[in-house]
Amino acid sequence: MKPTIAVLGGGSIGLLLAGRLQAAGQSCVVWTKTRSQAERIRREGLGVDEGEGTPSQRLSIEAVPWEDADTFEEGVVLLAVKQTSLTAEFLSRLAVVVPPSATLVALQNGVGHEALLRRALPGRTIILAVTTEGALRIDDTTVRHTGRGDIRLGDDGKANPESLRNVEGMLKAAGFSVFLSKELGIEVKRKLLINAVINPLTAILRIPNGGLTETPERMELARALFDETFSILSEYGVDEQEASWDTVMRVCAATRDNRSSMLQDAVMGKPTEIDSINGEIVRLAARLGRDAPWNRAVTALVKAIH
Ligand SMILES: NC(=O)C1=CN([C@@H]2O[C@H](COP(=O)(O)OP(=O)(O)OC[C@H]3O[C@@H](n4cnc5c(N)ncnc54)[C@H](OP(=O)(O)O)[C@@H]3O)[C@@H](O)[C@H]2O)C=CC1
Ligand SMILES: CC(C)(CO)C(=O)C(=O)O
Repeated sequence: MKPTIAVLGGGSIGLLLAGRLQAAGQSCVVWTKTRSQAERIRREGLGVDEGEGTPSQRLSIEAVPWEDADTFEEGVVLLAVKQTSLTAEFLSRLAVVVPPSATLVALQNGVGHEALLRRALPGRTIILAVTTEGALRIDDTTVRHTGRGDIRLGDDGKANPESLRNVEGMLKAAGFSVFLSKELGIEVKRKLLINAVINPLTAILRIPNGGLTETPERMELARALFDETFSILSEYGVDEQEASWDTVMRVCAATRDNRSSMLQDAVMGKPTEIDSINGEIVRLAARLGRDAPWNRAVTALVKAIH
């Protein structure tokens, strides 16, 4: 059966989505960065460890190196690469592979990707998504689902309703909690608040998400970074300070064993998404004529790691 869903990026979130969708009987292809990863997935299958320690039965799934991906007429492309991968070269190839008949779903954390994608892919159906699922790639063919969350899809009137319903249905069938949101701009900022606290601190301290709540000193750091970030984002529509803090704490608990995506990058010596997360808070503060010293400091510290 010809795949109707392509997952671009065989990393933590990409392998989780691909594994769940394929297990639910939907025909998927994973577009990987390297030829060797595609070969291993084709040869060994894909294992999704749902947290009990033993990967599920290995799923047979199609995988192709991104450089060999064909134009994906009428398919759904789930974009699961980091913000840092959205280079000019990558975006121009994306514009060839994703024709106007296809739908692109963007799952990036942080801010910046929407403008880049809309500029590079005019006339395409682009659905913005925000997810609080936690995932950790164990190796090229295995992923661990480290935290249950949800996936919010932007119902902003720009995406055609049929494509939106199709994406909602296929993700629900794969067992995800999916919500449509008419206020995705605010959801993006709420998620930005969560990532602006958890990601840099876990990357600097080299601890899993749950570790942030384990000592009063870490909690104090998290609260100071949260308060500053909230006070900036409240000028851009994010409200309910204490409920937002509770949400950050809930995400730490729900993804207790996860290494945040920023910690994963820091450990592997890869560029992180810090500029699209805390760097963005510094820019939003500057637009208000304000400073954001905590965010400036964690941005500098995370950049200094690599
Ligand atoms: N992990 C998590 O729990 C969560 C992540 N997110 C967000 O989801 C997005 C993806 O994160 P995550 O899955 O953790 O990141 P990963 O780094 O684990 O995965 C990204 C994947 O994209 C691949 N890739 C990079 N560049 C290219 C390219 N040019 N062509 C094809 N593939 C490419 C990478 O390959 P290689 O490894 O070979 O470089 C990697 O396999 C990020 O924006 C992140 O913030 C959101 C919620 C939770
Ligand atoms: C939800 C969370 C914090 C899960 O680790 C995440 O978004 C990330 O790691 O980037």
